[in-house]
Amino acid sequence: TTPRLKPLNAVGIFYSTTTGNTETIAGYIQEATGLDEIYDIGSVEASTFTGFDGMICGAPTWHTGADEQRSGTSWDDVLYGWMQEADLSGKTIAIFGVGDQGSYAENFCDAAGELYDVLTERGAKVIGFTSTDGYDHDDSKAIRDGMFCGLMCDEDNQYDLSAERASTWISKLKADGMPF
Ligand SMILES: Cc1cc2nc3c(=O)[nH]c(=O)nc-3n(C[C@H](O)[C@H](O)[C@H](O)COP(=O)(O)O)c2cc1C
Repeated sequence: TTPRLKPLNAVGIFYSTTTGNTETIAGYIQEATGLDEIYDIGSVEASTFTGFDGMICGAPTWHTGADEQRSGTSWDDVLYGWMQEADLSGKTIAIFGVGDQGSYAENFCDAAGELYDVLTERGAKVIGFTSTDGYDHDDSKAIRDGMFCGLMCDEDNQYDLSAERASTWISKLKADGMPF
């Protein structure tokens, strides 16, 4: 029998972080998917990003209440830099946010909503919406039609739930057509 060549990953995981929490969640997602690598969005070229058919994109929120550049990480430069030229039509994207619903209850994971807005504007289809049940926040710019626009994690208050939330979410992405 001819050995089967391992196909290149069709899905890439991209994140940014300031204190490591979003990298932790990216690691849970990597574990649940078995993908080879996680990419710091600040260290990749546009062609690396757009070379995938599916992207899983994660950001923390640091700029509380900001309209634009809510993350406070390299996503801010990317979203208003090379991403503005990127053609994401035909791409399937899933978003994860990391925030603190206790201390920032009015702005929980706001940056995830900004990723949603910019990436859909570029033509991407975003999948992987989740219920807001099980969270205790007052408001979030990551809510669309009553649901979170992706997976939201809270390493400050609910770190013990994150690994399972990530693996449940990945199963849902598989069912919903992420091209793993
Ligand atoms: C000054 C400051 C502002 C923050 N603003 C928000 C916020 O607006 N919304 C939110 O959900 N979390 C906010 N956070 C919490 C961080 O997003 C959270 O700790 C996150 O896990 C950090 O991720 P990172 O370690 O990947 O950078 C803030 C934290 C600090 C210290």
